[in-house]
Amino acid sequence: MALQVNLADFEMARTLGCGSFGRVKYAKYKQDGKLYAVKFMKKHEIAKLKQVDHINNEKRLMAQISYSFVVNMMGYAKDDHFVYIIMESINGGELFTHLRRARKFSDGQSKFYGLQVGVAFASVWRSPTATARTSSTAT
Ligand SMILES: Nc1ncnc2c1ncn2[C@@H]1O[C@H](COP(=O)(O)OP(=O)(O)OP(=O)(O)O)[C@@H](O)[C@H]1O
Repeated sequence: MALQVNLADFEMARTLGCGSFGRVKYAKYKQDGKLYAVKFMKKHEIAKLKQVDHINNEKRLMAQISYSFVVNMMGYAKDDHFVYIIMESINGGELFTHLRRARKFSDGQSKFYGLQVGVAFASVWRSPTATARTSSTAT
């Protein structure tokens, strides 16, 4: 289960990418020297776009899931301006970027990625708390 962490325990490094509410940075956890990805999400942008429930659900779901084909969350934090999600750093890039580059996946690639996505969803649905939350928000 992911825990509330102290952001001062992380040494922020380069930006890995940008999302809808802010950026994702590479960061070193000072206690064990491991590298993580820290997602910064601006609270005022979340509120402006009426995504408060969505972000709370993202955080709760990530905190409950621990599985090989899912980006695992290590912890979270918040301050007056941002909500932070600290997760394992995955360096392969987004699936959509690979698809756009390839234009079309081969049958083998489609099966490979499709199976991973299917198995990841199955792991979420096996988690009783995660299922209750996704069911109640899937309207
Ligand atoms: N765990 C990670 N490891 C490495 N890079 C990541 C990780 N998470 C995100 N990134 C990088 O940061 C970029 C933005 O990610 P983010 O999840 O914020 O984007 P998003 O899909 O717009 O999500 P949202 O709409 O929830 O903000 C990604 O495209 C990727 O390049």
